[in-house]
Amino acid sequence: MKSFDDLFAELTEKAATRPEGSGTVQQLDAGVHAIGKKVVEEAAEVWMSAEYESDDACAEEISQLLYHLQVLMLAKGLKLEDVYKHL
Ligand SMILES: N=c1c2ncn([C@@H]3O[C@H](COP(=O)(O)OP(=O)(O)OP(=O)(O)O)[C@@H](O)[C@H]3O)c2ncn1[C@@H]1O[C@H](COP(=O)(O)O)[C@@H](O)[C@H]1O
Repeated sequence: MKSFDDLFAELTEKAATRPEGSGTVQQLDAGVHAIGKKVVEEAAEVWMSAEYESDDACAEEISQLLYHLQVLMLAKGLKLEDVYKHL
């Protein structure tokens, strides 16, 4: 099972090697404004799912929000430590 840190390592590698067909590369090319909109959209989906859907559906929405937050971190050049130091 993939952890938050595993996913960040995978996305960091994708950003560096830019493999064809990577949605992450596509999003990074779209820029911070577009990625930020996805973060807000996914956050809203987490909220709605928490109120009206199953726990598993909610967990899936949360995973998507975490993914988009990581893409935003990469677009900004932020490392895990930059975030973790505030936890
Ligand atoms: N974990 C994720 C992940 N979570 C969410 N998403 C993206 O976020 C979208 C969110 O889904 P929605 O249900 O909101 O669908 P949607 O609004 O119709 O999506 P779009 O039309 O905006 O793409 C998905 O379609 C994916 O494009 C993800 N894309 C990739 N990953 C993982 O990231 C890694 C790298 O992926 P690639 O860069 O695509 O190789 C792989 O391990 C993937 O499993």
